[in-house]
Amino acid sequence: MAKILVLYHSMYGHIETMANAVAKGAREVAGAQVEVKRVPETMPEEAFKAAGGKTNQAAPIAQPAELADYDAVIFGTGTRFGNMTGQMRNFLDQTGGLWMKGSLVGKVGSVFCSSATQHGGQESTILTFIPTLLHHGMVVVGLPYAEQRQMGLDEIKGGSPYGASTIAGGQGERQPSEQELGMAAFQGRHVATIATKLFG
Ligand SMILES: Cc1cc2nc3c(=O)[nH]c(=O)nc-3n(C[C@H](O)[C@H](O)[C@H](O)COP(=O)(O)O)c2cc1C
Repeated sequence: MAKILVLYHSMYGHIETMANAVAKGAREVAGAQVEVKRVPETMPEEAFKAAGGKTNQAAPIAQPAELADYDAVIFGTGTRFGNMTGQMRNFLDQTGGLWMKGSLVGKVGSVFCSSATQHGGQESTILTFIPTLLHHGMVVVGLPYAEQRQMGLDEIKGGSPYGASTIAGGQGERQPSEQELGMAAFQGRHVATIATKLFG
């Protein structure tokens, strides 16, 4: 039984929706045990609410030490100036103890993301996330072109070989499209397939 964690930070709910799609895909793989959790919000509550942050997110809050309990972790984050969110960074910066013990060495890591604009840094967010996974000794898995929806020019959409992504719009007005959710599910399935091969 491969244990898989979908761990996300979402301010306005786009990544929350993507995380559930990733988990749905992962659950399709026999032998995969999948949980969805989120990292703690670090913004002061009032500022979060004033900025329109989504307070009703069902996923439980994860603690950094928990990562050691999983065989694969699929991380989801919004883009902040072309990088992961501070909330996700803050969580990862508390994994030094795990790094010291090599607790994540050989586990599978993968990343999906969201940005407001089409070219606002989806690829840079995932690519700048990956060094943290490599420092931990994780085996990085992306979104192969076997998921052919990333090739199509039929709609403006996220998705790259680095990972699934969605375009939220300048005011967060766009929700993940069917194709983006399909790519997210593919990534979940892909990671779960590899994790079950590695960890049974
Ligand atoms: C401080 C800040 C910086 C941001 N930087 C970017 C950016 O560099 N590029 C971009 O396209 N969107 C940027 N955004 C928009 C977020 O990426 C977007 O709100 C998020 O992906 C939506 O996902 P969520 O609903 O899961 O929070 C930024 C948002 C904030 C609050």
